[in-house]
Amino acid sequence: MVAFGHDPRCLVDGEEEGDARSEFMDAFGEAQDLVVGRFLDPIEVSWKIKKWLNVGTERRLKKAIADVHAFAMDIVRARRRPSATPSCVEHHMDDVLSRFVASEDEAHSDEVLRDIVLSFLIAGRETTASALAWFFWLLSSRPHVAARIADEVSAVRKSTGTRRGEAFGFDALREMHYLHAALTESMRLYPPAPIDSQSCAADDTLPDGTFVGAGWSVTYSAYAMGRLASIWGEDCMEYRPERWLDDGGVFRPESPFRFTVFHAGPRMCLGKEMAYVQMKSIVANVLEEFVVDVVKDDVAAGGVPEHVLSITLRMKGGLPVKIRRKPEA
Ligand code: HEM
Repeated sequence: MVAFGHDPRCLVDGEEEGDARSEFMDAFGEAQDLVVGRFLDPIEVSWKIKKWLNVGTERRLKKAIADVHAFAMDIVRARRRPSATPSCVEHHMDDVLSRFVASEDEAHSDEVLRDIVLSFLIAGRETTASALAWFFWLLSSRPHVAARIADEVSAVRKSTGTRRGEAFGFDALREMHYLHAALTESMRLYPPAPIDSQSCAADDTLPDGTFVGAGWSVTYSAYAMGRLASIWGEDCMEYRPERWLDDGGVFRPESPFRFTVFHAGPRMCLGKEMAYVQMKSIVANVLEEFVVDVVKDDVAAGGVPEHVLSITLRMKGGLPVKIRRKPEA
């Protein structure tokens, strides 16, 4: 909603035929999996041949991309309609897409706006969902962490004079240092974007002296880096939110070149702060009101859920949970 004033209805149970949500979600998921499949194919040229012949997985990918593009284009065209203009502010359309549409510095074609919509959808949709699934799974075998978060949330309620059930403001969320640390520690071990690749624009040399030529790909694994004893110490495999807190319990950030979950440098994640706001609001509101029980026995007992090798670190089949309301305090 904040990005382009449109609810993609990701949480709606879209079983009905022709449901815009389910068609988009299916196409989006399929496109993502098929693109990753290209990298996993042992015969590199095989997807290129299939693409040239327009058969098999490449034919399906083409259709999925067309569906995803159509969904994003509908959002753009709806915003271009005279009723949605001329002034976004007048219409209270203060989202990112409206700002691009209204931009007087630069006119953007529908295709450029479509790609802006898509980049926000791709970057922001599964990343936070993946982070929260792994986080709630980690919490399921660590009730003391869940209890400490709930205590922090109730202390922030007192200090901000707000009541249970009310939305948290930015200042209140900023005060939740332990929750910030708990989420960060979870993403260190289970980074939503586990592998990232960049293409080198011009010949360059990495800080350790490694030469990288123009057009070469450089890939790093945030997943592996998050588990390196040389960066995090001998307890690198332990989930320990305290490693992110100073003696006064204040969150202590790490260099993005060590904690690479949001990437580092000029192309770092643009939505990092927004992602924390979303995740902290969700966790704070859920743990304030509910107890979350993981229902799969092996997983609830601490067994690691199966990973799906994709662009984001997905959990196979998601994380089935049961929600119980806490008694009124
Ligand atoms: C926990 C959640 C998130 C994680 C772990 C994450 C991680 C990342 C990473 C690793 C990149 C670099 C990708 C690359 O260059 O190959 C990136 C880029 C980006 N992210 Fe996020 N992201 C998250 C949430 C979000 C959200 C909620 C938004 C906004 C709705 C967002 C918007 C973007 C954008 C626009 C870029 C491209 C930046 C650029 O290329 O200049 N992200 N993110």
